[in-house]
Amino acid sequence: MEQQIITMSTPETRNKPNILITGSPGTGKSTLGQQVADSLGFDFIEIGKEVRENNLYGEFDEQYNCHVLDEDKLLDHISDRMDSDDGGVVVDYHGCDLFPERWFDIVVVLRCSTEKLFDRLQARGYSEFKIKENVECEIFGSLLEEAKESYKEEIVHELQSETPEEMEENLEKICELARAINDEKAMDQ
Ligand SMILES: Nc1ncnc2c1ncn2[C@@H]1O[C@H](COP(=O)(O)OP(=O)(O)O)[C@@H](O)[C@H]1O
Repeated sequence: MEQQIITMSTPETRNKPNILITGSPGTGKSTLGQQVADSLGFDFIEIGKEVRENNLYGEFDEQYNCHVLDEDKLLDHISDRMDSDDGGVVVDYHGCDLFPERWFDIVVVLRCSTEKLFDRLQARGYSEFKIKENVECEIFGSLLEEAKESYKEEIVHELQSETPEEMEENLEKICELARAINDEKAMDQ
């Protein structure tokens, strides 16, 4: 039988860092994620888009009236890119405990006031039920807690994202963190 060689990159073996941008829906993940990827010349995986375009769905959820994500299908679908020794991938998703810990060097949790989040989700045309759920998720800091439970605390960065100025500062900060990791790797070689 032919043996399949599976490579699994880790922060130690990757050439460039992988970055996860997480947070409640509406906190600005996809906007910032695209900017970070453009600035660093990294690939951008917007998980929601990837799921829609590749039909990575499982069962139908009656309560939410939509198909739910099939996590195994998603992980299989992106594993080649995430396990590549090249690295340099920015991922945006409103969850983080489904991914293998080894995939990320930097984890950013975006935060936003409930008032601003409410307005952003309303502008998106979300139902009252969906807005309430997402705003509650932000009030409880659920994503920050999930990130701290799933990754080493020193790689988790909580960033406020309420104004265009903060978005700019966050872009700078994340690019700096990525460059610092690249510099460290260059010194080790
Ligand atoms: N820091 C910010 N300042 C002002 N507007 C923002 C900021 N972050 C996000 N937005 C706006 O909020 C909306 C939701 O952003 P988006 O990136 O789609 O969020 P997410 O990907 O987390 O759901 C967009 O209209 C975006 O322009």
